[in-house]
Amino acid sequence: MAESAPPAKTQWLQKTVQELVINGEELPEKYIHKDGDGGVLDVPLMEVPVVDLSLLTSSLTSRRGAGETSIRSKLLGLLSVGEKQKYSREVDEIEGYGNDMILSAQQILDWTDRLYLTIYPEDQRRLKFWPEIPQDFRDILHDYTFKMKMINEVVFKAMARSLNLEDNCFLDQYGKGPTMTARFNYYPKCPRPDLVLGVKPHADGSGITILLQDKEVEGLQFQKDNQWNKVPIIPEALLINVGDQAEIMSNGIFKSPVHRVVTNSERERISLAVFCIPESEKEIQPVDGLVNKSQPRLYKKVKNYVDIYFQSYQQGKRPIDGAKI
Ligand SMILES: O=C(O)CCC(=O)C(=O)O
Ligand SMILES: [Fe+2]
Repeated sequence: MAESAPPAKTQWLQKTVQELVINGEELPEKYIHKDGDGGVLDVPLMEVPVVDLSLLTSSLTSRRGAGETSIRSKLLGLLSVGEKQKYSREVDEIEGYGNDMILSAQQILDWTDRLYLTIYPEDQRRLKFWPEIPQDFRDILHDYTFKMKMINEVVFKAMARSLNLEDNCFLDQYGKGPTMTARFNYYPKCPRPDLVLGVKPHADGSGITILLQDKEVEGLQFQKDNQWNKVPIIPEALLINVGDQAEIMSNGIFKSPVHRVVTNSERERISLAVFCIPESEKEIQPVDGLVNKSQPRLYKKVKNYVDIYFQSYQQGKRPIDGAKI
């Protein structure tokens, strides 16, 4: 259908949201949710269980063990330096710095600029997109990568143990190790938070996502029983979000929740999401111990779920529905 064809390539080169704001431009139509489904900041606060990871592993001995303080300061530095054009993403590529990637002509754009990087395995890194300023950015991100890799392992082992399963039953499906991508999100102040979303409702296509939230500015909301609930700010905590692939491997016991980010007219917001993803060539499926007569298998075997994810997302579908039996 003509109207679902992607826009001509020249149209893909958009201004960043930051540029729109700095130029004082009028709010472009393509950011507006005309169905009235923009953001509401004042929603109930959700309860999030806080887990001390140092109790699950001896490798993290303090609450600051993941290095979130230094990565947060680098994140702020990254946004303030005028170097971003050096690592701009190419027109139809996902990696690099830029505005929301346009996948279809009808897409309502997210009010966010992002730096998207593959961080693991190391031989898949594309260093031309890795900023060298602020100084130490690369070293700190390298360190952070290995801490996130460890957290992925600790969390999946704990999830397995909580279900009386063998520790590695989920990790074995990851293949040799997780593929990890980092998304540095910058949400500039927005003149109409009631009409515009920082990120539209979605569930993550990862195994798990490890989120470092802004220390002061709320914005992330999860949907439960058709109601949006906001995530509290817990300084120094990382938020672990279950992605679609953990839902599949756990045969639906761990649910991949729908979430969104609302914008704010008073304050900008930053966050860092690290997506931990099983190797693309490995098939994932519900683990044996979670499929039996009383718990029938709910999901098919899937491979390269991230590709399936983007195709369905583009068609406005919930990607995990395609994996259901
Ligand atoms: O900015 C946030 O807090 C969350 C962003 C998010 O949901 C994502 O990048 O998938
Ligand atoms: Fe997300």
